[in-house]
Amino acid sequence: MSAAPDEVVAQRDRELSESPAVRELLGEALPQIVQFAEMLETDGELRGLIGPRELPRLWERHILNSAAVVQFVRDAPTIADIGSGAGLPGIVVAAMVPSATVTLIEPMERRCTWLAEVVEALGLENVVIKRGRAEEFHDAFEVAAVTSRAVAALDKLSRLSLPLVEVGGQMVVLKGQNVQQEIPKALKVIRRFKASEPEVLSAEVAAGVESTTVVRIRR
Ligand SMILES: C[S@@+](CC[C@H](N)C(=O)[O-])C[C@H]1O[C@@H](n2cnc3c(N)ncnc32)[C@H](O)[C@@H]1O
Repeated sequence: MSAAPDEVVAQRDRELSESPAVRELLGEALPQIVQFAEMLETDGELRGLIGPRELPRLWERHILNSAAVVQFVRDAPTIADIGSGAGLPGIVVAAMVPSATVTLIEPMERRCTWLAEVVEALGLENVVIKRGRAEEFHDAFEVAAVTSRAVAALDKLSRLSLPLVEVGGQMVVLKGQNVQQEIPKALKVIRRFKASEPEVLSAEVAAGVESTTVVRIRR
């Protein structure tokens, strides 16, 4: 079966973004997240922060995929998103969890400049941007929850993330369905930190949106 043309996919994505279920999910963060999506579609694409082929699926594959992590970190007073890139999931998390201080850790200057512009445009008052690699901050601070998406395989990601997680906190990773294959190699690192066995969870986002695989490791 051939794939649906981009216009059909984009129309479906637009309808999804306007659906009552998604509006309810995003709640008061809706205007900020709509603005973020518009920035990604325009300036974000021009500046190479998101590929043009991703735009027809921006909501389902990126914005709502990012929103799937929120249910696990909603009560965390401090959150760090490592390898935020264009702001996924960090900006979505910051807009949806205004009670948390959200630290975005990103080594690339160009991406940090973009993140700062997004934070300013959306009026997000709970975001701190730190330029650098996650491992540079291992002795600098700890947070209740560390999030990430598309940064590294689970063994490396655990090495980068767990030192930033306070005892009693957790790391929550957005992953593909085949993450099970990454677990055996990651266990050695996870045990070194006396963290929990990884839980592979299917995170429901909203009606009509494909569920997302999330890996949670508690410290
Ligand atoms: C493939 S991008 C994913 C960006 C974003 N999380 C997303 O899902 O669209 C990976 C990002 O991780 C960043 N990165 C790579 N190594 C890192 C490290 N050691 N610590 C923090 N960020 C890192 C890169 O600069 C890049 O922005």
